Amino acid sequence: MTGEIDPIKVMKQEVGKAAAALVKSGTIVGLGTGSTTAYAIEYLGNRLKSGELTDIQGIPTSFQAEVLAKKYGIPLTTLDAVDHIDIAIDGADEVDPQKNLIKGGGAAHTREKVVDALADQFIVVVDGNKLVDRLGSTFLLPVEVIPMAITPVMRAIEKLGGKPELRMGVKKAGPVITDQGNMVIDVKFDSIDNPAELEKTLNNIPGVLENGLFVGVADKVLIGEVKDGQPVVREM
Ligand SMILES: O=C(CO)[C@H](O)[C@H](O)COP(=O)(O)O
Repeated sequence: MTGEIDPIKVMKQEVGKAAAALVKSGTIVGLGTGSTTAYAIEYLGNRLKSGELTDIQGIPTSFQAEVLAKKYGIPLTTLDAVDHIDIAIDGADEVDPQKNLIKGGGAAHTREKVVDALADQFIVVVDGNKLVDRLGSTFLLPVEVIPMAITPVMRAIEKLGGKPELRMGVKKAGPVITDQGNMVIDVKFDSIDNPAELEKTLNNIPGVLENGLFVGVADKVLIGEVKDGQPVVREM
């Protein structure tokens, strides 16, 4: 233990806290997945505990979000029980200047897209390292595929110019299995010139459930940064 401050952790904490502060009492809240959103869920729980926030219901985007919501005392509901989502908070792996995203680093992009797209306001929480000029420049594009279609989907992606690789588990032999029981292919594209078109093209391949391109979904992007040794949160 050196006791040194981890700047990435601080950026994630601060941006998570800033997003959680935007949630109002009596609202339905989409709870995203990942290490940044985990801080937002924790702070939402703190606000509930202190009585500053009351009567919210969370809709989790993953098993991870569900476990965290229960840990921090956030009541949960389902999409069958509500007719809208007021606000969703979720992380991203890349954000371009048009607020288009690549998500799915946690293999949760299918449920995330359902919840984030339904929300009246979708707030993205990222640290400054996630900003890119062009999607696909630092992160492979995740594609969730039903297991029996893995081989033909990989071939179809190669024909589109992508280099697909099956995502393998860590501390688990074999592939990553999503919350829906599917697999994830991570795809390297040399250049994603038209994210909206690629999003549709990939989802049109039989066997593909959903890909990690989120085009025109984000309403607000909050960015955590460290300036002059101090954590700051700014809006894109
Ligand atoms: O899309 C996601 C999970 O599928 C996450 O939101 C994304 O991977 C960002 O995670 P983190 O905040 O841990 O960097």
